[in-house]
This record gives sequence, C-alpha cells and structure tokens, in this order.
Amino acid sequence: MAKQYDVLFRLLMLGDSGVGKTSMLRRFTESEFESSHISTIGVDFKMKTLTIDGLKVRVQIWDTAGQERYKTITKQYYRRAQGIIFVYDVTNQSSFQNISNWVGDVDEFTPHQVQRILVGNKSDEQPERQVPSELGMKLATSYGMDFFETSASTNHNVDESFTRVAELVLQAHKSDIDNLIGSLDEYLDKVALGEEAPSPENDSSSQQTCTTARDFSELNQLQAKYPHRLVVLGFPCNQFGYQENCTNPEILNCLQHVRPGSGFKPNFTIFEKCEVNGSNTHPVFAYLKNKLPYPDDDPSSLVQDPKFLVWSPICRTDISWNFEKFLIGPEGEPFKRYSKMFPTINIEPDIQRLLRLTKNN
Ligand SMILES: Nc1nc2c(ncn2[C@@H]2O[C@H](COP(=O)(O)OP(=O)(O)OP(=O)(O)O)[C@@H](O)[C@H]2O)c(=O)[nH]1
Repeated sequence: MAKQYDVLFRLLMLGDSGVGKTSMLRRFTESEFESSHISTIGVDFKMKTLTIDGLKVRVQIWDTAGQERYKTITKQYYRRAQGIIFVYDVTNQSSFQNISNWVGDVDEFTPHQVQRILVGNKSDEQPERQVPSELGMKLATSYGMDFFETSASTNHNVDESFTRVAELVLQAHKSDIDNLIGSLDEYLDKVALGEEAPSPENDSSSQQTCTTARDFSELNQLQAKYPHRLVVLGFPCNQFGYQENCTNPEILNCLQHVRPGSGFKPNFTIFEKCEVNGSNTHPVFAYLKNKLPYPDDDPSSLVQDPKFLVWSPICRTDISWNFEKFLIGPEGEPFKRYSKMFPTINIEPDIQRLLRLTKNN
C-alpha cells in the first residue's frame, strides 16, 4: 500500500457556466487549453500532486457544472470539499454578481470550515473586460478570501491559484494531518485476518455471527468482478445488538458454517473486530465518519431503538447498524457512504464511475 503522496485534499470549483472552470483545471493538470466550450455535465474531477512545505499534497479537484439544472447534483459535493475556488469571468458582469449566490449556497450546505479563494478568469480578454480588478479584490476582501485574476488561455496565475488554496487547506488541517499520516497504512498492515495472519485476540462469548447472507455474497460478487481494481475490506464489529460476538479466530469459521454458512468463504479481506462508534472508535472509522458524516441514501439514518445505543458518546455521525458501506476512491478519498438498507450490489455503478474517471486521469 505504498503511497505516492502524504495527504489528499478535495477541492471544488464553483461559478457560472462558461466562466472557464474546466479550462482552468485542464490548464493546471494537463497544460492544455481548448477554445471551444463543452459544458460540464454534473461533476468531473482531475488530480495533481503538489509539494508544499515538504509534503506531497495530492489534490483532487472537482469541476462542477455551472448550469442551474445540475445544481442538485453539484450541491452534494459541497460538504465534501476542504477548499473551494469561486470563479467568475472578468468579461461577464453577471457571473461576477452571481458569486454572492455561489458563496451563499456554500454557506448553507457546508457546515464545516472550508478554505475559499476568489478567481476572476479570462484576464487576457482586456478589451472585453466588464469587471475591474479593484471590484474583484474588494469582493474577495469582504469575504476574507484571497483573490487572483487568471487566464486559462495564457496560463496566467492558474498554478498560483490552485496552489494557494491547497496551502490554505494544508495550514487549516495541519494538526489532523500530522496525526493521521501513516496511521491507516500501519493499521491495514497489522490487522488482516486470514490463514497467514492468525488473530491474536481472545473473547469467551458464544459463537454467532449474525449478518445478512445477501450482503456477504454481494461483496464476494463485487470483489470477484473487479479483482484487480477494487479492494473489499470487511470490519467486524460487535456494537450492533452484540451480533458479532465471535472471537477473532472464530470469525472465518462462523462465516463458513453458521452465517451465511453453506461453506461461505469471503474472497476479500476481513479484519479483526473493532469499534466504529463511541470513545474507542477506530481511527479508520473516525476518519471516514468525519469525511462522510451520514449515508448518502439516508441522511437521517440513526439507531432506531435506544436499547442498542451501547456506546458513548453518541454522535449524529454514528454508524447505525451492520453493513453500512463506505466507497473509497482510487486515491484513498472517501467518496460515498451507504446506509444498511442500501443493497450492496447497487454500489456497482458508483464503482464503475470511479474506475472510468480514473482511467481518464
Ligand atoms: N479568452 C479566454 N477564454 C477562456 C478562458 N478560460 C476559458 N475560456 C473559454 O471560455 C469557454 C468556457 O470555458 P469552460 O472551461 O468550458 O467553462 P466552464 O466554467 O467549465 O463551463 P461549465 O462546464 O458550463 O460550467 C470556452 O470556450 C473556453 O475556451 C480564458 O482564460 N481566456
């Protein structure tokens, strides 16, 4: 699991259709510029690795469609961003006026602190300019944002803008990052259950692994279908009705003979038991819940019966039952969380989408 970077951030580009978001992104990531305008449909993303303060910072930059009709899709991405680049077109007065709407939307849909900068693009089009630099600067100052005028066409200030927002995110998350770097890899190396890695823990409770056969077999199906490009990881947890009360060495046997039984063998990695809620939440789940605070398909999903609340403290982001699922993108970025009700096999279109996007990057 050697990583090519130390930390990964998600940035988002917002602004009216045609201001040059896709062009800036292509200039930054591929050093290319196209004079034609093909409107982005929904969202797309590209990656680039920067070196900031000696750290390799991988930025995943989401390019959103500026068109109004895609707003319900693009809004879903706001809360996942650590940095936002608001873009207007210096030759288009209304794109500048609309910045306040974009900022308002972000304030409404992004509860956490997100780093933001303002960019006036197409600065090469001097004769057509409708928005003086001073006005752009004034607006940015009123929002407490840094301001850049850029040209995707001539490559003026494009690298500088993206780098600046990445620096701001890095500064804002410095202490989290210091804690997190390495912890995931160390964990993944240590605790896989399997024939070569017998589990160390002992637990005297009785043998019963109670989960749904359907979810297990669908996980096997997905792993079998994408053997090289998808890694399924299972984390047993005994916090939901004490249903996972096998000892670690028993878990694989339980799966085979008890539930789902009928000789079931997972073709994916199953880890030692861990806690996913409460004060002993494993760092992997603390991280995932922080990045994806609730399931996409059921944002209000909570534990229904208080008798099942066997951990403390209780948080709104808690995992509500076995078989909540997290899909993590090719660069390690948490992409989507699915409720226990969401059929495991129905994650496949999202997997395919991420794989397609990766092919293009
Ligand atoms: N002169 C000039 N033209 C630019 C610049 N940036 C983008 N354009 C042109 O502006 C048009 C729109 O650019 P896009 O990058 O597709 O705009 P967008 O903001 O991604 O648009 P949506 O995907 O519809 O939201 C294209 O014809 C680009 O060639 C620039 O810096 N200077």
